[in-house]
Amino acid sequence: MSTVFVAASRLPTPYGTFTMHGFEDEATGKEHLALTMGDFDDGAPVLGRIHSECLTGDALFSIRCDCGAQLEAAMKAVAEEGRGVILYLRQEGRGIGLLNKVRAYELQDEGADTVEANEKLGFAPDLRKYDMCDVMLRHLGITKMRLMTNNPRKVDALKGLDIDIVERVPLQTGQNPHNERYLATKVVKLGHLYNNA
Ligand SMILES: Nc1nc2c(ncn2[C@@H]2O[C@H](COP(=O)(O)OP(=O)(O)OP(=O)(O)O)[C@@H](O)[C@H]2O)c(=O)[nH]1
Ligand SMILES: [Zn+2]
Repeated sequence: MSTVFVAASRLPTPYGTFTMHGFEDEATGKEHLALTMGDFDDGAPVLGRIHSECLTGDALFSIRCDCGAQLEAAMKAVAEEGRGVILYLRQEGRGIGLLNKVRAYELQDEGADTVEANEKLGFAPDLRKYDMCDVMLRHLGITKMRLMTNNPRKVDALKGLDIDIVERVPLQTGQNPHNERYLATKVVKLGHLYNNA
């Protein structure tokens, strides 16, 4: 496994103070983060989110997707429990990278949906990997999670890594007219569970 722990620090946020753990994937050069609150010594399932980078949604307040709202809701949920983890994985644009996501958005402005846009650019609809989570969660002492996600393929990918997902916690937030088609495409083409669909 090529992901290694590098350093940890405090990270005060409007929702509370997390500990930020930095990891490096030596094979890809990607720098991933884990934010934690509380301790995990008792082995009880940990409320958590595995969030893929979305610079536009997470940092630029874009409401073209639901990522920023999901990240904020997950951080608040962890802070409310006083215990939990957010893995922030640097796989922008479902793994195609930031500028390819801008290309995909351009195609979507011309009528394609998110999956068609990826395909027109020569990419599979979702190129993300979750194997780095194994090292990151193990380093943090987490083996059981209550995972905040609407994506059953994410749950399956983690189960394949020997992480016990004891519960899927829906994370439905941030709907607006600009992301209506995006959310509908996730349900119809990518198998996301939304409004019990
Ligand atoms: N290629 C591509 N990536 C996108 C697009 N919109 C958002 N993303 C990326 O999609 C990733 C988030 O994936 P989603 O499919 O929204 O959600 P998920 O992580 O699979 O599932 P949840 O846990 O329910 O949020 C982030 O990396 C975003 O940058 C798009 O139109 N095209
Ligand atoms: Zn997004």
